[in-house]
Amino acid sequence: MLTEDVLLSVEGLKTHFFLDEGVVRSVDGVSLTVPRGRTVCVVGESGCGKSVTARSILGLVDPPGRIVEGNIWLRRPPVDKGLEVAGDSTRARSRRGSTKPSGGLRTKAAGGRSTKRGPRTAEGADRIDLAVLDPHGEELRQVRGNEISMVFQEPMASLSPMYTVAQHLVEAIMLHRRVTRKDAWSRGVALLERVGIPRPEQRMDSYPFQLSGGMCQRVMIAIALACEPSLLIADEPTTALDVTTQARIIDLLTELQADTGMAMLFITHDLGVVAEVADEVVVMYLGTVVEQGSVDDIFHHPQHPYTKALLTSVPTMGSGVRQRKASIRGEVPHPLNRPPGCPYHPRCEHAIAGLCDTVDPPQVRVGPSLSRCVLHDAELLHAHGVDSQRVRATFDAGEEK
Ligand SMILES: Nc1ncnc2c1ncn2[C@@H]1O[C@H](COP(=O)(O)OP(=O)(O)OP(=O)(O)O)[C@@H](O)[C@H]1O
Repeated sequence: MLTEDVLLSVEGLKTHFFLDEGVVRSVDGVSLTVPRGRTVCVVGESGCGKSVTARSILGLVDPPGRIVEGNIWLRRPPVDKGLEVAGDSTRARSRRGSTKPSGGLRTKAAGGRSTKRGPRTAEGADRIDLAVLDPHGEELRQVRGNEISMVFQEPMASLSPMYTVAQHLVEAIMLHRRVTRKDAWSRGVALLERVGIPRPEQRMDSYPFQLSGGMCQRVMIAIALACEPSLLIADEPTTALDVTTQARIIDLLTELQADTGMAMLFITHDLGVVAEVADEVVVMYLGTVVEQGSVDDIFHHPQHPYTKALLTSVPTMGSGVRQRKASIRGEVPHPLNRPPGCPYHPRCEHAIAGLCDTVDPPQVRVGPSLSRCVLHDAELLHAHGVDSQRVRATFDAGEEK
């Protein structure tokens, strides 16, 4: 469902890789929503499918991977950003809050050919299913960098060593806006200044190898912001940076988000970062979302045993030493060896034999959160002869079975 407040709605997304060894179900039925202007953090151990989910949204999954099922609904802005061009500053200025009906992106549809776009809503806004677009097609290319931008983990690897900062920035701006090279250059300088790069005019002529990792990530963020996206996807944007630089980049992103009103889908391992930036949290395990809720609910009232285990494994400051409290037993299995029933059951302290190893748990609402665990499904527990109140009380008390 795509309500007015929801910018992006991923519904039952499945992205699989077809290898000789078998089918890797990296993303296997992911549903999540990103409200307008909010930050949604996606967390989970390595290999849970966070990056493949993000890349699926932008059509960046390369063969032998592909989306095999599901929808990725993106709400379009009311005024066509694709037509916001140099020399048409009235349109550019009227983008935020304009009530003009959309002319639609410059798409196949605009050229009178068939369209895969979703229905127009009563408000004049539009929605589009990114899952059905050709990953190499013009329509998705327009969405990328224009309505949704992405910042990756390795800033150095994301920038071409052959091009200067100016070449990267000017190209990104001119790809989506019909502006002169001179105007694109000026806008590039302003963006560098905005992301905190000192002496931005001189930096325009630098090559990536002449910049620190933190500077490169700032340049990547400037490129991502070039066309004022309504959604920024940040895939572990600070993992490759030192701790001090990490904190500065996080501060920059939160500041930019507050200024621009864009939404963020923020992928991270670091629950400290989640606590700092998230409005909502999506917890993933082996290609599925096991819990989604507000940051307060996830931290203070986790409903899924995996979320609880993740939280108890957060490093803490103790006796002046950063200590890991406990680690989750075992490891995330490879998607090729997906356990039957609940994928988390072999590691779960609360798993119920004969139930969790056979039944794929449905998603249930627990208070304001959504959780995918049989512990919250009284009917299912009852049907398997399990005392739901007892198991729930054990879970709430944080005890092991
Ligand atoms: N090109 C590919 N071919 C085959 N399997 C892949 C490919 N890309 C990803 N996978 C598999 O899909 C699963 C999910 O990978 P993904 O990168 O999304 O995990 P992640 O949660 O982002 O992990 P990390 O935090 O380490 O980046 C992993 O088991 C991975 O091995």
